[in-house]
Amino acid sequence: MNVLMRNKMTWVKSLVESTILTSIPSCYAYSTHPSHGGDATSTEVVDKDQRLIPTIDFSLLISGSPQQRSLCVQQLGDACRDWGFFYVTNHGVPQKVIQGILQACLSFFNMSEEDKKEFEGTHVMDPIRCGTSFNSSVENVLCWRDFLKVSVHPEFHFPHKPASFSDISLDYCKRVRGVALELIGGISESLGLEKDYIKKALEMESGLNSFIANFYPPCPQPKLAIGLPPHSDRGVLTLLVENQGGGLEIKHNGRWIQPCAPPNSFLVNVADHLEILSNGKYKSVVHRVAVNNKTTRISLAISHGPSAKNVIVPAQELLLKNNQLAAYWGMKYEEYFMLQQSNQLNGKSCLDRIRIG
Ligand SMILES: O=C(O)CCC(=O)C(=O)O
Ligand SMILES: [Fe+2]
Repeated sequence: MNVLMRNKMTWVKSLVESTILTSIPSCYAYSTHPSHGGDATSTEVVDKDQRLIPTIDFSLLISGSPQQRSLCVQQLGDACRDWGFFYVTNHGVPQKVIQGILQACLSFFNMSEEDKKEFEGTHVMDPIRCGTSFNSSVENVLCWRDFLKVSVHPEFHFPHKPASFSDISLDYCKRVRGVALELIGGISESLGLEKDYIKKALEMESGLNSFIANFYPPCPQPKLAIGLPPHSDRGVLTLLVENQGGGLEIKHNGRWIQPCAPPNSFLVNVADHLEILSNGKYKSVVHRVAVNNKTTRISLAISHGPSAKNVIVPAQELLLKNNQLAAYWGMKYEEYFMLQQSNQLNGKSCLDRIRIG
């Protein structure tokens, strides 16, 4: 891509709204780009497996009988080991709070480019950033996606526009963090560790949480473009909601599967630092986002991670118990974060850098 285009990167939303598009500009033609092969937009999707994606009933984890709780912990462990992806129902976050935050995100993206400019940021580690694609300064092909990315923990940052966006988000982020920490407690137990083990080992009390709103407008040639290319997430767990189903695809046993979330659920995925801590027992799931030619999809992911200075290594207790050697080198979370944000999204390429052997 030439320098001029890099400097004047248009939001996909503006591109779609500025003219009647019948084809996509070549800088978005992902599937035909030689560096990406077929995997990014290959369309083989296995329908029947959708129903097998595990569902965790959160209410049993926090207020079930001891037997129900231990069954739930076991289901969590199985879901992390076999899928790296699961739905969470009965999580206690009211549907109107979720609808409220999705609506607020839409209002943010609907602001003028001039209003959004204030929040663009200049560096990948800025606490508030918005823009288009993933990292257009290094990408060969752009993603059909606009985004807002905000650091919401340990310090809460947020755009002050539109009015009340920040208040709505603070409430939402606190509630989701509560759910995430309970799930992480259950996952810790499923590994045979104390409930607080992961929380303490990764210093999650001061953990970095990122709020990521994704905006995928209709695309006239959806088979050629990609919303987000295949990648795994940094952090321990990502909790995601969306305004409509269809788009997200997860890789399971070598095939792409479209999740079909039950109503009012969170879509949760194992991220890289849970893979590291569990020494590969729980693998971060590779996922991608397809686009469509009819509707705008908005998704909202909150990534829950270790503290910035924490050096994440496989849990010593697990290595001893299972008589294993560490399969990953330690790396400070902020360095990993920076590594991921400064490159193109490309499968598990960040994790591969610290894999041993
Ligand atoms: O839009 C989605 O469904 C997924 C978004 C995602 O993978 C991310 O923000 O890391
Ligand atoms: Fe992701």
